[in-house]
Amino acid sequence: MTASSALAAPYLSGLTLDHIAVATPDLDSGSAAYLALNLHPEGPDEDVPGQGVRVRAFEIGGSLIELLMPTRESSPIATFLAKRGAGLHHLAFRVSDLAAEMQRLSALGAVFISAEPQAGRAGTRVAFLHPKWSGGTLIELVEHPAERGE
Ligand SMILES: CC[C@H](C(=O)O)C(=O)SCCNC(=O)CCNC(=O)[C@H](O)C(C)(C)COP(=O)(O)OP(=O)(O)OC[C@H]1O[C@@H](n2cnc3c(N)ncnc32)[C@H](O)[C@@H]1OP(=O)(O)O
Ligand SMILES: [Co+2]
Repeated sequence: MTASSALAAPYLSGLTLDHIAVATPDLDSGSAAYLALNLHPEGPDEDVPGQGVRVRAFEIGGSLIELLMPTRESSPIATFLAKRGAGLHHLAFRVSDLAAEMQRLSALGAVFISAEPQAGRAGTRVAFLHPKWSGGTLIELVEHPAERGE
């Protein structure tokens, strides 16, 4: 594979950017910059109890800015805020078959934080790759209900 076709390869994978997540202690104050940039929430805020977060999603170019605030002290976002402060939290890519992608990546040595998919926002199923495996960036894989024919 030549360098130029290797560069093109990611676009052949079918992987798309689902969202860029930002951790904030408060959705309203965290929204100010995005509203000033004329971005608008794509819907009502959504609680994801399993993750201990409230989500406000701003639509941008077919992807989302996912603003996350903690709803309980044990939330990963609460821990993140305490240790690293507000800001970029993770990248999320949309996959058509989460189980198959988890199996494929695991065979390549990828480390998933949980072996089982978890419930995400908007009826999605999600899995997180450990940042130690992915070069220091937390990466989430997202499968939408439509991919499951729901
Ligand atoms: C699913 C709903 C919604 C959606 O999209 O639908 C969401 O995205 S919810 C998002 C919140 N949920 C999660 O983030 C789940 C996955 N995250 C975790 O399980 C933890 O946060 C974990 C394992 C990444 C870190 O756990 P914890 O903070 O308790 O452990 P450490 O502090 O020891 O961290 C270990 C190591 O990882 C580094 N770290 C932590 N968070 C991040 C991050 N967001 N990006 C990059 N690196 C991160 C941390 O600095 C430690 O590294 P070290 O070099 O040892 O300091
Ligand atoms: Co996310």
